[in-house]
Amino acid sequence: MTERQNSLEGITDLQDTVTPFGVQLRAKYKRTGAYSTFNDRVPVILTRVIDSLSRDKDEIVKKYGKSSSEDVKQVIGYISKLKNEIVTNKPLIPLICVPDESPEDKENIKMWNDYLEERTKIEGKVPTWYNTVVLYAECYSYRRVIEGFKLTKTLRSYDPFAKLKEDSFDGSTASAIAVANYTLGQVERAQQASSAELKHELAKFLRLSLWGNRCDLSLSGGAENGQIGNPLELLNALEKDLLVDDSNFVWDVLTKAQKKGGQVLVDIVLDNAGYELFTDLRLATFLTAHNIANRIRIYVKDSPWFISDVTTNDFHWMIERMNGLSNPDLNQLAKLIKGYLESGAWSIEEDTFWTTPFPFMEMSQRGPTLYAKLSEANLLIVKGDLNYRKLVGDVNWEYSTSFLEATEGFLPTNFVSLRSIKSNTCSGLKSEQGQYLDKIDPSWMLSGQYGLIQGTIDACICSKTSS
Ligand SMILES: O=P(O)(O)OC[C@H]1O[C@](O)(CO)[C@@H](O)[C@@H]1O
Ligand SMILES: [Mn+2]
Repeated sequence: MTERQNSLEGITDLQDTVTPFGVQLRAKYKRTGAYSTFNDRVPVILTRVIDSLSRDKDEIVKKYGKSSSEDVKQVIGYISKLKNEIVTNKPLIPLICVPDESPEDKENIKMWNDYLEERTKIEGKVPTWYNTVVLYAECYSYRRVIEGFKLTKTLRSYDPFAKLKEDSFDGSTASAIAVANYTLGQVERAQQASSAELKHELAKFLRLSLWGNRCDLSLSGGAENGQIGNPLELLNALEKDLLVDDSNFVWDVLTKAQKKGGQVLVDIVLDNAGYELFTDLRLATFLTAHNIANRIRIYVKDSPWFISDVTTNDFHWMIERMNGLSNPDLNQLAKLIKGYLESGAWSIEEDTFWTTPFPFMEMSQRGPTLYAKLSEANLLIVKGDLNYRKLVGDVNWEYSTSFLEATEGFLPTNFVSLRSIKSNTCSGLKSEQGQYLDKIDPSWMLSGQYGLIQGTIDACICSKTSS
């Protein structure tokens, strides 16, 4: 037994079980991904951040000035302490508010500290890493990393994951080129494509975007996890792993909205930078080039999050990278995307809600402005595993619970989740499908092998028209 496990025994009520059905995931259930989150993944990630800061120190000093040298030391100390708090299952602590904090940061700190109090009341004691709900504790761990940098003078907006995200895109350029070429071919044919062809192509672009979600870096603990091979050629082989396919629903929602006239507005909540972002922008390009959507709002994170999530900087970095590489297809796609942004057909949107620990069913209360904004859209596309966890409240639902029931009233508009399954929550499966997978592959919910294109198919939201 390692020293770390020793230090955990006795101070948590670790249970050698899976999460019971109907209950929110917690790291104290040892036979779950939530347990590995704090037992392996997050400590490894924090060590990587420390290592990269030591390694890049000279570079950082060059860019941020002499005094950043002390700041690097300070952050390393802060993150080592954070790691220690996790591996010894200490109580979560309030965030620190320094006197010259900006009003937005003050408000954000207050939100996190109020929530700590709220959870203390709910749980009857101060939450600890393993004992509280893992959705909160895991989001809080990334918020603490942000705090480590915010407490410095020179590195307040430093992104410790930027290089990993950039390397992940660079490692996937061959795959990106293959699909860029295909996407541009589709764009050129925009005038000739029949409705049946478009429907078929939409299903393909949804799949590419879904499987792009396999490339996140937080599941791999920051180890490189880019796309290799030609993704188009892999699609058929992946079909057996697609457990729910509501592509037709997506088509129906969009074409009904189109028929109503007016502007068709699509909102996309992004997940990871690198290859996944590339797949999402291709989906968006397809929708715009074929006039299926007139406006697309693309939501990014306002801070570094779960290692690989897209920030505004990552978004621009990738477009510039595509522009700078010596491949005419990537260059042309980058130009197209820039044009969409310049014309206002696309916009990049930030909202603090996406970097809070709250399940989406609480959005109408805790982020009413964002909820109202999303309800303007004809379709909302929600990417990734963490967003799925938030959609279904991070509860271990009985697998056959309908997706709509699991989302517990979050319904700003019609939405679809594109998610490769990496955590112990899943809803809307056919009867016995989940039980069968449990039998043949006990880690099916953690591997990212299986995917969902899952929509609010049973909800009756009339097509909206926005102007
Ligand atoms: O980038 P994604 O798809 O949201 O995945 C994030 C990963 O982090 C986790 O929270 C695990 O720590 C899982 O939800 C998932 O494996
Ligand atoms: Mn992510």
